[in-house]
Amino acid sequence: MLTCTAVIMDILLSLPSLLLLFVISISSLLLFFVLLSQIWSKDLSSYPPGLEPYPFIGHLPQFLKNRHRMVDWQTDSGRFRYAVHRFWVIKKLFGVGSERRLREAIATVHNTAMQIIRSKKKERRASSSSSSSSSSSSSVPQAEDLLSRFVVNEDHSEEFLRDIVINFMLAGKDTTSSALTWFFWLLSSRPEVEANILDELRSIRARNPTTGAAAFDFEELREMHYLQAAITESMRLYPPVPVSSLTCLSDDVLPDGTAVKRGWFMSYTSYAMGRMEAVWGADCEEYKPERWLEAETGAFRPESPFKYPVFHGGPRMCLGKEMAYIQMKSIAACVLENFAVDVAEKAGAPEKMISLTLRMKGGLPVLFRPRESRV
Ligand code: HEM
Repeated sequence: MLTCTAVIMDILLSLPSLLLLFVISISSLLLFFVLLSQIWSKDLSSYPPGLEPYPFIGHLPQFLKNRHRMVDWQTDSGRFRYAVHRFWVIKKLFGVGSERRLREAIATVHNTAMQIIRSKKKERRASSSSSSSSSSSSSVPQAEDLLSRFVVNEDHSEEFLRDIVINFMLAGKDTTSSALTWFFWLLSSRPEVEANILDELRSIRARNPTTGAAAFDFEELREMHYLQAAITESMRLYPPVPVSSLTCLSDDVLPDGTAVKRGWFMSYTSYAMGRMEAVWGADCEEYKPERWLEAETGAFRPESPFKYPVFHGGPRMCLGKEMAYIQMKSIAACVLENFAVDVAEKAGAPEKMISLTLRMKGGLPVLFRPRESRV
């Protein structure tokens, strides 16, 4: 009896030590994984988008071999790539590492978006009061741009408007700027493509001499088949959204017979698809706008979005595709008509930087030389 009481006393006395031991073990385990994930986020540079080795335990040897070539997976879609599934939840709980940086970054983006909305609302109030004092007609000012059209609707919450602004910035601005940067870089080493674009602009101007120095209008932009082909071909090699990731809603079978299960996380890489011989033929690595043109008429010939998934395919395809082409053609035509664009540093291909969009590390330094006579 005495022995039994002593054992129970022993256990009770050692409970705090057991608890301490337990806490130390759990903390060490957490620390180990935090360190592991931090180590994996270091020293990461360019690697073909979508082809970077994922840092799962089973890939450790591959990781050790390629660690200097990996993209900074912690700053883009890092949450999907932890060695321990959902480990980011713990980091978020403690507000450490990449999750702390993410929280700060989100706050910065939200503040910027809110500033844009408040200034748009202020602008609207000012123009509303000036129009009501200067005119007897008490009409609400016309919504002249896309954001104004959302702001005029009083039912939209600030959060809704904030998400609209972020959507415009992310979906609309970063994509087109990425596309144009790679386009101008490719053009810098292909004078014959530039000459063809200039010829096209010249013939459009010749058909509509009255437009003179004005920016090209919508109809004229539609007539630019060669420019459309040159930009499309550039996005084949450098797609602004290089990797797209989705979750399966239900069990399915892919066209090639691969079975996928509900909840599976899937990615496809437009970057890799754009460079596959099986998809584009033996000249897949070449920049050839002509592959997008009808041989006889020179008219632009689009491809199936499932072959060219740069704007995604199916029901969730990019809603801004046409708008993106108008923007890009308008900017490219206007710049090329007035300036020769010289890339400042031509040594080798620029380094790729992957975030949600495919960026060029350090941007593209260029020199603009005004053309002696416009095209
Ligand atoms: C070169 C320019 C652009 C490219 C390459 C591009 C590409 C894409 C891609 C790949 C997606 C699908 C993303 C996914 O679900 O995985 C997408 C969606 C979307 N894009 Fe674009 N985009 C471009 C420009 C624009 C512009 C200018 C706008 C509008 C301002 C826009 C608005 C959207 C919207 C609203 C969606 C979501 C559609 C939905 O989920 O139903 N995009 N885009």
